[in-house]
Amino acid sequence: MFREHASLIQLLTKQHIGSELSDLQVTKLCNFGDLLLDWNQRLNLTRITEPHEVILKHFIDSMVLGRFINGLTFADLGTGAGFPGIPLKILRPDLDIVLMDSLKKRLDFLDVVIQALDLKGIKTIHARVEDFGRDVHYRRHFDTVSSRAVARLPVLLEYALPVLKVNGLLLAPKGSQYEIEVTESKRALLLLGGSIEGIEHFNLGEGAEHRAILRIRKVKETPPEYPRQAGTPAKDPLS
Ligand SMILES: C[S@@+](CC[C@H](N)C(=O)[O-])C[C@H]1O[C@@H](n2cnc3c(N)ncnc32)[C@H](O)[C@@H]1O
Repeated sequence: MFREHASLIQLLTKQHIGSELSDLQVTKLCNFGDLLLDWNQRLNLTRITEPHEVILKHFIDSMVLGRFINGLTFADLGTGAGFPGIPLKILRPDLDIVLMDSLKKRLDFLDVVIQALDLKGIKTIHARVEDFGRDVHYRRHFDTVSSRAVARLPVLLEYALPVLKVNGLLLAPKGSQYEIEVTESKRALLLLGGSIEGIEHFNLGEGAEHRAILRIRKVKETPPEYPRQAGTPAKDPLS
């Protein structure tokens, strides 16, 4: 089904990402789109089901993060149906990606996608992000972390900063209300060792949400007491 939209994928990628995809990359995005809509009939993966919208609001909206990525190790926290992690892996096959989520069924879908698309250097981890941040294998491990539509910024900082290396980057895609979240995050930034380095704005048009991508640098080590135990960051944000 997505194959008929291959030229639209090329066009929008060129327009918004500024790069030309190979035929193989376009084929992988098409296969991902087909699998997403097929599995969506059985699992609750996405409310967006019109291919044109999937391309813009999922694929392009994920790939716009590509140009800000630091280094090669990348984690997508609360990946859901693979956004932004899968489109980024297709755009940047050189990245070493971890997709993590607490919902096993979504990860089962992603394992099928990884195999069907023959993606290498990408794996799924089933965990709560708070536990992930305390795991010695992942704490201070990543060059870049992102997380879309998972938590408000003060909570997201507590999820993401512990797993970043010092000098690593959190890319937080937010909507037009991002300033309120930034104001709420002053204390969390200070406590957890983050600093807002810049904000990139995107307008994908055609009803897609205004995007403000916050670039947050980890400027010092996160104290060992963070993240707090599972559930606490969301219940009692550091704001
Ligand atoms: C609204 S979905 C967004 C999915 C995807 N990032 C996207 O933009 O389409 C939020 C996802 O975050 C996951 N999630 C929320 N809190 C989490 C936590 N504490 N640990 C791990 N995953 C979490 C949920 O299971 C869900 O798949």
